[in-house]
Amino acid sequence: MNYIVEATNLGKNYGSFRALNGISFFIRPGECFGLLGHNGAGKTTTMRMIYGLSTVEAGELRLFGEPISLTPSSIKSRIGVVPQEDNLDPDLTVIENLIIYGGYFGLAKDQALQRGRELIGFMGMEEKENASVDSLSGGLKRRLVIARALMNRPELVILDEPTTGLDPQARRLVWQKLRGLKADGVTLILTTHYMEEAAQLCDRLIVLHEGRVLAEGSPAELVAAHVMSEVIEVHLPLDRIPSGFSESVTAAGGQVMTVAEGLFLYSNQGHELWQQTAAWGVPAHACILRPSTLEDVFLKLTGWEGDE
Ligand SMILES: Nc1ncnc2c1ncn2[C@@H]1O[C@H](COP(=O)(O)OP(=O)(O)OP(=O)(O)O)[C@@H](O)[C@H]1O
Repeated sequence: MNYIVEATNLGKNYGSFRALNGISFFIRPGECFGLLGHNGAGKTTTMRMIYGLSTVEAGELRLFGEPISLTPSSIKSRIGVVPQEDNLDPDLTVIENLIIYGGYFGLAKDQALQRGRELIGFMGMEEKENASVDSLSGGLKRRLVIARALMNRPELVILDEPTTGLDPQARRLVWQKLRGLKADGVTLILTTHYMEEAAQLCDRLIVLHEGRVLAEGSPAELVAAHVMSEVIEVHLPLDRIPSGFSESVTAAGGQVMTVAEGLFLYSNQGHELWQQTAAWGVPAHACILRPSTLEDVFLKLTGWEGDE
C-alpha cells in the first residue's frame, strides 16, 4: 500500500509536557481520516507536524512515501491547509483573496483568476466573487478558506475543525463540498468535535487522548467494538434515580454510564431493557431509546467532561 501519511510512534514535548506520546497511524490515498479527541488531546500538534510547522522530535513521519525530514519544501504544494481560524484578508474581495494565495504557489495572475473562479463555482459562491470578505457570513468564509486551500490542486487537504461555529445548514453545505473533494480522489485529514460530522465524513479515524491513540477504525467498526448496539438515555438527576436501579440494569446484561443528563444504559436488547425500567422505578417518559453512535464510543473511551 502506498500510504499518503505514515506516522510511526510520533512524540512531541512542550518543555516538560508530553503532548504526543508515541502515536501511530497510516492514511490511505483518497480516504477521509479523522482525528478525534478532547481539547488538548494532540490533534493540532499532529496536523502541524504533517504540514511541517512543528518538528518531529520522536518517531517517524513519512508523506507521500518520503521521510518528512528529507522532504523538499515543494511538498507543501501537494498539501492544502484549512486552519481553525478564518485568516482571510478582510480588506480584499473573495476573488482577490484567492489570487493572492495562488501567487504563493507561483500562479500567474490570470492562472490564479481562472483557478479562483473554478473554485468559487465549486463552492457555490458565484454571486460573491467580488464581495468583500467582511460582508460574508461565517459559512461563506469557511467555504472561501476551503477554496483557498485548493488553489494549488493539493492531493492532501488538512482540515482543522472546518465547521466549528457554523449553523447546521452551513455545516451540511461544507460536508457536501468535502464529499465532492473526496469523490475527486483528494485525501482528507479532518479534526472535529462534532461526532456526527466524523461519522458522516470519515472512512477511518483515531481517537486521541492525552497524546495517545485510544482506538482506531471506521465509525461502524468503533461502535461495534466499543459499545453495545443500543442506548437508553435516562434523563433524570442522579438523586432521583432509585437505589438499586443501576444494579438491576447490570444484572439484565446492560452497562451503565453516568453522563450530564443522568444515565446512559447500553444494551444489545434495548427494547427489552426499556420495558423493564418502569418496574425498576424510572418512568418511561424519562427514557429515550436510540441506536449507539460514535459519540457513545467517544464518551466511553475518553470520559465525559464531568469526569475531569
Ligand atoms: N506551543 C505550545 N507550548 C506549550 N504547550 C502547547 C503548545 N502547543 C500545544 N500545547 C499543549 O499541548 C497539548 C496538545 O495541544 P493541541 O493543540 O495539539 O491539542 P488539540 O487536540 O488540537 O486541542 P484543541 O481541540 O483545543 O485544538 C495541549 O495540552 C496544549 O496546551
